[in-house]
Amino acid sequence: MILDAHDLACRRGGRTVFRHVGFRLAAGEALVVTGDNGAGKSSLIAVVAGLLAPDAGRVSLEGGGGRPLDELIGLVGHRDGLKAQLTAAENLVFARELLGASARPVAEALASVGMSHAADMAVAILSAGQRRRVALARLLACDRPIWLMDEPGAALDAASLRMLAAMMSNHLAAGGIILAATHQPLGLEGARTLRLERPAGAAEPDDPFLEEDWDGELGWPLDAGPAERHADGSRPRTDDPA
Ligand SMILES: Nc1ncnc2c1ncn2[C@@H]1O[C@H](COP(=O)(O)OP(=O)(O)OP(=O)(O)O)[C@@H](O)[C@H]1O
Repeated sequence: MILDAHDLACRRGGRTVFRHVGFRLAAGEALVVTGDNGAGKSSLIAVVAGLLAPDAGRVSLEGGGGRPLDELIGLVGHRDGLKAQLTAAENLVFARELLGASARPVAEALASVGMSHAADMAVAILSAGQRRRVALARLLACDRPIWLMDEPGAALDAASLRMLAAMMSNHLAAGGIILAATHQPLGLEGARTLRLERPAGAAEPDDPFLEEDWDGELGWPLDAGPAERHADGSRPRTDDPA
């Protein structure tokens, strides 16, 4: 199994975030992606996950035992993607039904991240770090050999970071593939690194989320798009007269 990303480019809000990004990861290999805020780490994860179309290039899979790439990917994004009203165990059961179950039972996956005690607790009442650990347990409980991890160490304490490093190493030793974006060292020995730099001449956008279709999750006004500008190019303030 080889995950091949070839000459990828990504544009968001009309601006180039990165271009000419490529890598090949074979079974047992990891790539750690670093870069400043806004360099495009999450965007690269989203492109490889198939959640964001690249502006150029392609992501493909060689091997994979007849399963398509999207059925091999397990994703831990910025947000945990857990269902708050379900318990930790129920979240893992749900994910296994949706994504395919690994050989590791739910209880064992939760135990691996030190969350056995929370198996029957609603995720809504867990702390940020505890939720992160449940999201990591979900990777263990599902049969997804390619792990895409966006800031996997976010909100984790020192002991949990060591647990994360061991979990990732074990996954690689078992023939998995990892693409991880991070600001903090992950303690992953032998992993390759890729540092994303903003392309020369590409300025940091001012308020980019107004430039793309916004899903309204934060309640941002959907009609505050690029068309809404004064003649001098400035944006209307919310207290401007209509
Ligand atoms: N929905 C969006 N619409 C327009 N531009 C976006 C959108 N999401 C991200 N961007 C822009 O894409 C660029 C890359 O963002 P991305 O989140 O990939 O960076 P990052 O390297 O993960 O940053 P961080 O380290 O802060 O998490 C940024 O300039 C950002 O403003």
